[in-house]
Amino acid sequence: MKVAFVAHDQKKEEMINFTIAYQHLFQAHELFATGTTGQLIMDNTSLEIFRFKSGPLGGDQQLGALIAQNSLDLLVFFRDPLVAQAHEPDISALLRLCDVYGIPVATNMATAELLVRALERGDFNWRDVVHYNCPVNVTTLKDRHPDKPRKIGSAAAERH
Ligand SMILES: O=C(CO)COP(=O)(O)O
Repeated sequence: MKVAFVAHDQKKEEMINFTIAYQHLFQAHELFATGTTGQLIMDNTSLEIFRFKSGPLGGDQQLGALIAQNSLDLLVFFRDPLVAQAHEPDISALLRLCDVYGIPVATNMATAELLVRALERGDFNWRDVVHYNCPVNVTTLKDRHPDKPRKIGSAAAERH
């Protein structure tokens, strides 16, 4: 399964402890994270993680794009409920996409542990059915307008 980790600054220690505790299990999966979270996990565990940009620089949006492409199965996002984040719209958008696509998401340690145990038991195998029925499918402009190829950036010009 494809699993992503994100933690706000006050929750990073919790995320490190969580991934140390369950690294034996996460080793069998494909892992992703926002920039700083991913670096800290790799520094403290033996896990290999694909790191996106830091959250405030677009990392949450990059994870959202994975979800929209049906390329993420579980999100563990230890967010800080006590500190306002400058990139709050990106955070809301990421969590919204989890609901749009029915992606299991844990925003605190208690839920994360339940989901990890479910992952270990094989309760996530239904995701394989989703992958089989809805393979990654990126719609391009050409797919939407097969008879009318467009040049990028020419839409405004075409109106005149
Ligand atoms: O801000 C974040 C998520 O919203 C996390 O980003 P970092 O992992 O780069 O600190």
